[in-house]
Amino acid sequence: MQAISHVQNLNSYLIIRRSKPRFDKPVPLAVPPVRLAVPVRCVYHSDSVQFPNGVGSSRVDWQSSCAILSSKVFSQDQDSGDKSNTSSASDHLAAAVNGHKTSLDLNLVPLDKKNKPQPPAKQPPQKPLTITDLSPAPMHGSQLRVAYQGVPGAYSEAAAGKAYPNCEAIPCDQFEVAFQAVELWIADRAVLPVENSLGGSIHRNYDLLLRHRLHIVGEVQLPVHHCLLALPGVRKEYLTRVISHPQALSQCENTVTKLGLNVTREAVDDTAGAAEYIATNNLRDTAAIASARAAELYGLNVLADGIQDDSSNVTRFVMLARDPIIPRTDRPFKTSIVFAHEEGTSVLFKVLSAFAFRNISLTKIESRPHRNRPIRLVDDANVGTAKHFEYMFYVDFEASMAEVRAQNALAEVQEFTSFLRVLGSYPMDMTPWCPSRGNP
Ligand SMILES: O=C(O)C(=O)C[C@]1(C(=O)O)C=C[C@@H](O)C=C1
Repeated sequence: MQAISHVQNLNSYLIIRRSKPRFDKPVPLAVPPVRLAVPVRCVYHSDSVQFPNGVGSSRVDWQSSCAILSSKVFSQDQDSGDKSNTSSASDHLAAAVNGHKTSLDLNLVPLDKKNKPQPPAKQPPQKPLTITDLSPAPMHGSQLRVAYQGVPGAYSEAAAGKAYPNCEAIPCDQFEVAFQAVELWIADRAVLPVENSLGGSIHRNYDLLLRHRLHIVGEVQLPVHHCLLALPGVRKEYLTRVISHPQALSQCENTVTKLGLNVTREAVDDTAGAAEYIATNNLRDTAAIASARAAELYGLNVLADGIQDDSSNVTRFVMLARDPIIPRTDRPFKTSIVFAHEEGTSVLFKVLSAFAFRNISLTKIESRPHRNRPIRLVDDANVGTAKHFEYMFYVDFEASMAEVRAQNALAEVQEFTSFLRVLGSYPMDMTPWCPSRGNP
């Protein structure tokens, strides 16, 4: 591990810069009891970050010290950051739970007179924390508002309901709108798909995770059972077109062919939206691939049931919040990170070995174009110029950031990378396996 040479608070995220490599010590990123009432000032030591009022004593500490673990070259502009809609530093530093205001000052550069810390303002009476405070709850005291992409009847709506039973599901027309709904406090959470067992990754959401500042606080895996829907009286032979979300079209690709349909396939924004479109426009030559619930909602008939190419078709969704949750060790946790290196893919093997070495299983690797620096040119006078594509790597691994082995693995990863961000450390979905039959 390296000595920390300075620590700075950039846009509410603690950036740790290190001076020289040393690999032998664990990183003291302890995750300690919740104590939100006490203002905490972070001080730094030569080789650790410490909180004098008890190490990392609140959710806000955790957010600030671990949510982005470190970055030697931290580019806020990666993925053309749309800063106007992201939450401000003050949002993050002035969190309140049960009347407990937290104030965390991570400015370690000397303060000028103007910015001198003021005595704390009078706080409202504080209520004792309860177990529910450990995972961020809605601040407005009502039903949890959960943003999803699509219209009622979409699988994402079902995923929101599975993740947060009894929530108020808020439909959004695009993934980005769901991110913004949470950032702007219109919603408390967003539940968004990231991968499907047949169709693969939902790349848009990987890019948006990087561009936005939300934290992954959970995951939910939803069996997806597709139906072919059409207006009452329409038969398969009448169809010239099938419309649906591109993921749904790809999940049913072979079955649609096997059904002998002579149709074109057209992509629309979401599965339930496809059903609604057919109903609204009274389209008798078009079918939608969507859920049985969408059929009910929009008055369509089910022409074929269970048309996904594999019966165990599952989509994985992540739950996003403004604040991270405090990672624990009393149940299986997953951690999601994203990293890059200036010298490209050469770092990949070293990073993966940091996990292999500690017996930490990886559950997912994804790479996306490095939007700020998509191409790296390497000139060789003798043979010409190699043009390497540059990537951001996303890795999910099976460990909690509360575990020392995960902290050590990330400390090592940090040595090899120029950019590293922890997207979240969250409980794994361990619900019993049930194939897609009977789901929405
Ligand atoms: O269109 C919907 O119903 C969605 O919720 C979106 C979505 C996706 O983006 O993958 C979700 C689950 C299924 O995999 C198909 C589509």
